[in-house]
Amino acid sequence: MSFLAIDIGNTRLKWAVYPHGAEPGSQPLQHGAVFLENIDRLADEDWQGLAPPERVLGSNVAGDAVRRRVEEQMEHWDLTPRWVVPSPEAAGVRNGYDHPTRLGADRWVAVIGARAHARKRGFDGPVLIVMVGTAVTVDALSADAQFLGGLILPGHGIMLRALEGGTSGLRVPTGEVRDFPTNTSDALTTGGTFAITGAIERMHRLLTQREGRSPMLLMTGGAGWKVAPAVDVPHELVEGLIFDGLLAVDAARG
Ligand SMILES: Nc1ncnc2c1ncn2[C@@H]1O[C@H](COP(=O)(O)OP(=O)(O)O)[C@@H](O)[C@H]1O
Ligand SMILES: CC(C)(COP(=O)(O)O)[C@@H](O)C(=O)NCCC(=O)O
Ligand SMILES: [K+]
Repeated sequence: MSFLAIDIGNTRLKWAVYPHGAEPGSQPLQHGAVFLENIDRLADEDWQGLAPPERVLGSNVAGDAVRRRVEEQMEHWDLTPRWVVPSPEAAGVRNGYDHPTRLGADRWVAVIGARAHARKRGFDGPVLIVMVGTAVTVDALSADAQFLGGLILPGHGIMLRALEGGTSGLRVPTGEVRDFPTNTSDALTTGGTFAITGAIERMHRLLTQREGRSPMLLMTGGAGWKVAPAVDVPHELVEGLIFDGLLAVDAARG
């Protein structure tokens, strides 16, 4: 008896299997990640030796066509996968988005996972949730469990491709993050990193002002580890934040 959690982003599908009744923060029994171009081989490769899960809950921001392709890979299991649709309220968190269903499912699930993570640590203040994937999102959760809103900015790859495509002199190798970059490679790498960390620090300040207390800052996503060293407020990298959120949503639904 197991639970399969799936997180489909715009670059990769991440999955994790948990024992029945696992709580947010638990270690998965098995986990993996595949680029979207390889999802049609999940049944034959990554999931080939997997015991059929009892239930599947996913978050998907890559569109309906991708979701259907993933569902095809589960057809040999006797179950109906479920997908999170952001709602006005779930697992004790209220959704402050103007149109709750238009919020990215990954953002909603990560906010829910972040609250579970903070509570487990005995922290009852606000939380700032940063996901560094294809895009970057910086989302604010109040101490009283209201998702206040958050921002979306391009990830490093998209920023670089936009600059390469829109100019003639910016096609250079990856550089280093430097305080005062003195070559094009370092200028681009530092620009991308500071755009992200600057947005994080600004939201951190805004949330601190609003809540009268410093938030817990949680970072996740495939490129979170690259950005985290440049963030100059206390933070924690939580690799499985979306999986924790999926476990919390599943538990709340019963
Ligand atoms: N081993 C890796 N494989 C793929 N992407 C990686 C890897 N390490 C870091 N990254 C970075 O992470 C980003 C993808 O992160 P991910 O969380 O999978 O995104 P998404 O949720 O949007 O699919 C890529 O843009 C890339 O910059
Ligand atoms: C912002 C996102 C593109 C992030 O996607 P990702 O980087 O995880 O692939 C995704 O959460 C999304 O499509 N959101 C819908 C729009 C919104 O949240 O307002
Ligand atoms: K993501």
